[in-house]
Amino acid sequence: AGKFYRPPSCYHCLQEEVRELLATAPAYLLHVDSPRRPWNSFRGGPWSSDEPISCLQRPRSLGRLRLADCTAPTVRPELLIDLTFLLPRGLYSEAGKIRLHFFGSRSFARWLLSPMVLPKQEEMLSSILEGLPGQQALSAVLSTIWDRLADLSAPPEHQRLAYWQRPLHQVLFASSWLSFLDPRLRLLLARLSQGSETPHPACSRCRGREVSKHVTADMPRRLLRRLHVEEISKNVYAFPAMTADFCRIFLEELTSFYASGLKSARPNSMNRYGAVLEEMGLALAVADFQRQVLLPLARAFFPSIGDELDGHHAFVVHYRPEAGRGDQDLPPHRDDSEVTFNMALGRSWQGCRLIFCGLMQEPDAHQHQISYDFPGAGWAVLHLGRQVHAAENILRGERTNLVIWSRSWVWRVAGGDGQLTTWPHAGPSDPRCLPARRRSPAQRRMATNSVLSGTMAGIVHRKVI
Ligand SMILES: O=C(O)CCC(=O)C(=O)O
Ligand SMILES: [Fe+2]
Repeated sequence: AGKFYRPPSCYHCLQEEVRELLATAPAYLLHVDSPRRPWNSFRGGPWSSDEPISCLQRPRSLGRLRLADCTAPTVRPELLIDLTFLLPRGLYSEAGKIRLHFFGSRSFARWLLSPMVLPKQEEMLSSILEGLPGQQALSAVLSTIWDRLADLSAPPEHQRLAYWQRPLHQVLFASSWLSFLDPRLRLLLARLSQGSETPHPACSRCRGREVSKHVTADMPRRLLRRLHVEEISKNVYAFPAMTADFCRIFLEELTSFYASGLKSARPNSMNRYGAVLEEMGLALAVADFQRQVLLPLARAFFPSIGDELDGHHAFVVHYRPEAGRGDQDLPPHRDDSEVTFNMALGRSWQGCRLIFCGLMQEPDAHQHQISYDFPGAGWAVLHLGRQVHAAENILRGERTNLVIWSRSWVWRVAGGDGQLTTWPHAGPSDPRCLPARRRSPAQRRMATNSVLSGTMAGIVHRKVI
């Protein structure tokens, strides 16, 4: 192995890189996953590996380093440093990442910032990477970047971190949520990870795991039925996701968070009542959940757009009939996500079904497909962000849902939904799939924009992964 960082060119080389890195592991490099193939797996690459990075001053790992190889001719070797959990508020970007590209085998020639970085953030992010020497061992590059980041990081007493110190249920913060998976979803995930061993086309020495291309193609419908996974409408999947225990302690945690007096921004530009999980200190737990649970599901249900989910915005929403205590309903909209996970946490309610219409770019965007009543707490739907949806009026009780918007850097860099063919809308529009008349002019405008324009105009890009 050479002295300088060379982009790994096959699975074995990647393993070698990881071994080398571990041999001189900096303190913030806690753990290295086995290399995996994150996307475009049918082309035989690229392989990659995620390394959680931890800062000693903080209780948990704060970043993620991704190494990817360059076996696919169109893919550049790259080192992706995910700064999502590290940067001070206001500094982190839409993608929350700095992307470093390596050209040639020995030189660290130049870096590129994510195109989703806002200009003022770009300036600050640039200062982190400025003047890094062209040729350095990977560990040296990392440590320089790390020092600069530490200087820029918000002090630990920052509110965003404050709730970490005294959560009610440490288990929600300190470990992965995997132990709370509904057994049926656990089975589905196990089945999805089985795959078949296929030779790696680039080096043909190592063998990789072929991930299911599409769940319905690769899996007997009988099995899905047995696991209670149902495609309730085209591209909308409903299934039992988490245990009643999870929902219970999550609601308790929310109550405790609200009682703490710490403030959270509103969940999104449409829901007014709820909390943003990152502001409770749950961003890492969400990131783990995304990687371990949502990503395999998205790859199976939504190949291509769901192949590489790496950003998230997670929040809870509350619906109650009484004005001032929750939202009463939600106008039709698309989400600022590639894939949305939406799970009922409780408690008990009547009304407030989810209305699903068509996909933004498709002729039936404004036609009603299905109204879905969550069978109970722990049940979830997984749908594309561009699936137009709404929530009916709540009649009684309270519905609190956990929503995770997953975003894909690669998808957006490649043009996002703009890559898709947009069909003219056809047929009569269903009023449930158009902005409601009784909304205030501002809300109506917002819903109109988000539903009709096919852009994310109605969604404020306030929140970033
Ligand atoms: O559970 C709901 O009512 C839907 C929430 C939703 O669509 C959203 O927050 O984007
Ligand atoms: Fe939504």
